[in-house]
Amino acid sequence: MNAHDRPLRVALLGCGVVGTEVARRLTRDADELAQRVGAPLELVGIAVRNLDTPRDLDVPAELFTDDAAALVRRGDLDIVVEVVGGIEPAGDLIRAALEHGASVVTANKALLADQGADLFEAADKAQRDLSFEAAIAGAIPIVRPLRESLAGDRIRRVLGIVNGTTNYILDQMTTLGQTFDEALAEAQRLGYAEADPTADVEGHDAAAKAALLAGLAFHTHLTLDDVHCEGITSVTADAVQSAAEMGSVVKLLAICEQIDTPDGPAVGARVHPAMVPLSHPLASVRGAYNAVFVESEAAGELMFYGPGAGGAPTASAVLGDIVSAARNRASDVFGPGETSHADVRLLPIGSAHTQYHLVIEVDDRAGVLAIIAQEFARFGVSIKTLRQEGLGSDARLIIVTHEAEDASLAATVEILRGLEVVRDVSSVMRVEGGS
Ligand SMILES: NC(=O)C1=CN([C@@H]2O[C@H](COP(=O)(O)OP(=O)(O)OC[C@H]3O[C@@H](n4cnc5c(N)ncnc54)[C@H](OP(=O)(O)O)[C@@H]3O)[C@@H](O)[C@H]2O)C=CC1
Ligand SMILES: N[C@@H](CC=O)C(=O)O
Repeated sequence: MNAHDRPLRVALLGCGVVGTEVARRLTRDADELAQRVGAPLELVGIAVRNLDTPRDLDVPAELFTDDAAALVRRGDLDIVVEVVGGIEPAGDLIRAALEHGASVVTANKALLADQGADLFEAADKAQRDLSFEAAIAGAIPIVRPLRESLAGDRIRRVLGIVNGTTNYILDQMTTLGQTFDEALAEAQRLGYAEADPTADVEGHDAAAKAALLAGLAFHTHLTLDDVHCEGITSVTADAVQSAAEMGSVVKLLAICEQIDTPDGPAVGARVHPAMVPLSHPLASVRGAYNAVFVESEAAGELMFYGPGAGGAPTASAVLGDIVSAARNRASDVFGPGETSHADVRLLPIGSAHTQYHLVIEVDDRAGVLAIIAQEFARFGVSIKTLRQEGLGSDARLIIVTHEAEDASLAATVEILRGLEVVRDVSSVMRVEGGS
C-alpha cells in the first residue's frame, strides 16, 4: 500500500453521545481508515465544555481542551468535526475552521437550517468540504443519494420519519402502552434526544431536517422559518388507540413537496403528526428507526431506512463524511491530479464471470493504490496483477482482475470514474478464459 507518512489531522468539537463514538472509532479503526483514505488520520484535539466530565474513552488526556476557538485556529488541521450542537458557538467555530484551511464535517441540522446558505458559501470560498450526512436521519445515507444519485431525476415528494426520539415515543405508547413521559425519559437515556428534548417533541428537529431535505430534493434553499411545524406533545394515548382501531398508526411526518401558489410553483415543507395506514411502508418504521420515502418521476418510489439516532449509528455517517473529506484533502495535500474525470469505455456487459484488463491513468501521489484497491475490494473484485508505469501525475496502473462479475466490475469502474485522483480509465477489456 502506498499510504503517505504525513497524517491528516482531525480535530473533534464535542465529545458527547456522538463525539465519543466518533473518537472511539477513529482511534480503534485507525489502520483500516488509513487504508481507505490512503493516509493516516490523526486525532489531534478534542474540544469539550467541561474538562472534568468523566469520559468512557481511551485517548490521551492531553488531547482534551475547553478552548474550541483556539483549537480550530491552529492552522494545521485538515478536518474539523463539529458535534457540539446548537447555533453558537458551533456556527462561528465552523466558519473559523474553514477560514483556517480545514474541511468540516457536521451533524448539526439546527445550525444548517439556520445558517446553511452562509456556511456553504464560506466553504465554497475556502474551497473546502462542508459535509453533513449525519444531520438528516442518523445513519441513513440520504444526503448523497438526493444530491448525487437522484440529481438527474425529478422528485415529486419526500415523506420522512426523521426524528428518532418522537418515533420511539409514539412506538412505545402504541405497542407497550407507556406514557409520553416514560418513553421520553427512555429516549434520553438511550442518547436519542437532543440536549434540550423540546426540539424533538415540538417538531423543531424534524423541521430543520425537513428544510435540508427540501433543499436537496428540490435544488433550493429553505430555513426553519419556511417549515410549518407541529410536534407530538398533543398526541394522547387515546389518539394512538383510535388510530390503531382504524388500521393506522400515528407518526410524526416531515413532508416536502412542490405546491402551486398564486405566485406560481413553490416548495412546501411541513412537519406534523399524521395517521399512516398500516399498509404504507412508513407504518412499519419502529423505535428510533427513521425512513425517508422519495417519490420521483423516473425512479418511482424509493425508501431509505435505518437507525435514525444514537451514538454509533450517527458516528457511522460522520465517519463516512470524514473518510470522504480526508480523501479530498489527501489529493490536495499530496499534490492535485488532473481535474478532468475519467472517460470510461465499457464493453457490452453480459452475465458471465470473467477476468478484466484495465488501464487506469492516475495521479499516484495521493495514496491512490490504497484508494483504488479499496474500491475493487468493496465490490468483491479482487486484483490478480497490478503493474505501474510512470510516476506521479503521469502514472498508469495496468490491472488484471481475478474472475469477476460484469456488474461488479462496472460498479467499480463507475466509482473509479468519480475519484479525483483518477484521470482516465482508458480501456476495459475482457480477458476470456483468463491469462
Ligand atoms: N444524539 C444523536 O442521536 C444525534 C445527534 N446529532 C447531532 O449531533 C450533535 C451532537 O449531539 P450529541 O452528541 O447527542 O450531543 P451531546 O449533548 O451528547 O454532546 C455535546 C458535546 O458538545 C460539548 N460542548 C457543548 N458546548 C461546547 C462548547 N461551547 N465548546 C466545546 N464543546 C462543547 C459537550 O461538552 P461536555 O461533554 O463537556 O458537556 C459535549 O461533549 C448535535 O448537533 C445533534 O443534533 C445528529 C444525529 C443524531
Ligand atoms: N434527536 C434526534 C437525533 C438525531 O438526529 C432524533 O431523535 O432524531
